Amino acid sequence: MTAAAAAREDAGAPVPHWPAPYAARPINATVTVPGSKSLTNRYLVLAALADGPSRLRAPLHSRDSALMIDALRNLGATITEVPGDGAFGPDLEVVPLQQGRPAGPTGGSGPEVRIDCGLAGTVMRFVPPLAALRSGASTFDGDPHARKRPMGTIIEALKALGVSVSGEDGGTPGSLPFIVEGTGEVRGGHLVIDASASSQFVSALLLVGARFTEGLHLEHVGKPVPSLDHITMTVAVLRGAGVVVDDSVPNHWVVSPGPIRAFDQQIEQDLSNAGPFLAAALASHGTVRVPGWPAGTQQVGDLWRSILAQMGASVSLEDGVLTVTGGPEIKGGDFADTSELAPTVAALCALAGSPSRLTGIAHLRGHETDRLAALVTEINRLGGDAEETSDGLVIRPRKLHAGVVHSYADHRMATAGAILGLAVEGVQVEDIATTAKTMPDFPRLWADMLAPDSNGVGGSREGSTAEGSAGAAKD
Ligand SMILES: O=C(O)C1=C[C@@H](OP(=O)(O)O)[C@@H](O)[C@H](O)C1
Ligand SMILES: C=C(OP(=O)(O)O)C(=O)O
Repeated sequence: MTAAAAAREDAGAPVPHWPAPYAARPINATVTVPGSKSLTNRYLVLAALADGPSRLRAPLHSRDSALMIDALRNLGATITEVPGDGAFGPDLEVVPLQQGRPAGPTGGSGPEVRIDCGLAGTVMRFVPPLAALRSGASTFDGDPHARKRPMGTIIEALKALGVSVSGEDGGTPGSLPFIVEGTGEVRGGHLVIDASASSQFVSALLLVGARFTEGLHLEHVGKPVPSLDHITMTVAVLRGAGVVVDDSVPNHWVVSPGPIRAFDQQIEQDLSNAGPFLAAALASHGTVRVPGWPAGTQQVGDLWRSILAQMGASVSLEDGVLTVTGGPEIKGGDFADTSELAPTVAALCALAGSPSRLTGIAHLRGHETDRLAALVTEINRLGGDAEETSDGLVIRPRKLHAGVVHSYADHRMATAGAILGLAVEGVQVEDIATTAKTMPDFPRLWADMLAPDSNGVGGSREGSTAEGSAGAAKD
């Protein structure tokens, strides 16, 4: 449950479930979604470490980006909202923090700062190495479930780099909360980690590696690193800011010491978050178009083009518009390494006419919730047939019925419930507000997508709340 929902429940007013709109007819809509969480939070970190002021154009404004902004401000960066052209909020100007200096104007060790990570993996993994470059103590904590997310690799990595990390009781922590005691510089050099629980451990260290005195030679040892696309994105973003990164040897990344160039960067829309809208084309046997699809991107969401085609949709990318038209039936199949796309894929598999196997996603047990357990529980709660395997899910066709889909404070569980509701009448989603983690506008964008279009092709039984739409347009 989100903090806002919890606060309302504490106040005695239970939050009503969200009646997921049922698509009585094929959807026909054009949808633009807000900026990428992964790109926004990477560029914010880089801007905080850069050699001058930077600008992020059309960034994401959501709980995860707000947490990142607050964290970087607490560490001494100045971040200002300035008017921009984005449909979902202002641009951001970032004046970097001064490495080695405390947040305040005094010399010596800076005041203790507290960093709220919420449930944001990017904040809890990317910010501690940055706090190590500041002089002073930074205490990290987050939502109740954040304390269960894997953090040991970052804690051990910082300690191996000579940074003091302790629990609030003075002992050695294995997870949040913990205190990073920075001295203002980190020597760097060769560092061996096990990043099999999250790619974010690698990204976190690479993002700051150029500011270590000797740079960083990061080596992964252990089971394969998941979500490799996100590391490719980190390397690309770093190179764009003039950082020299050698990733030519598998499981080794060498970041040369040097400046991070200030930048003026347009943020791509979030292709992972475009997923539920594209999935709606399959669930309703209609058509959804997403304009502004990047021609070349490191976002894992670009995989929608192949995944949805494999599921029987016709998919085309012309003049930057991705058009997805659902076939008469959703096809199940084998889907490997779908990373953060998996909850959306699983929702479609639960609506498919043939069995599916999702593999390479064991690490989803450490995401916002244990996503494998949550997906099995919620699909089966609606009468489906889903089963956990050691590294994923098996989902077999079975007719679903009405019911409540629980969100577990997980934005992608909530949007998975919305997809199921398009095809199954009477689905309700508990705590739809949790989508604010990466897409505060989700309920409005979803309603806009479903509103009857001008030629009467699309529409839903819920009717339209399409007024004032910034991101969804009907044809
Ligand atoms: O670096 C990033 O921006 C992300 C990396 C991935 O984490 P994992 O490697 O833990 O899956 C992904 O699932 C997450 O949503 C965002
Ligand atoms: C795993 C996810 O988020 P986080 O950045 O919190 O790890 C996600 O958005 O699917």
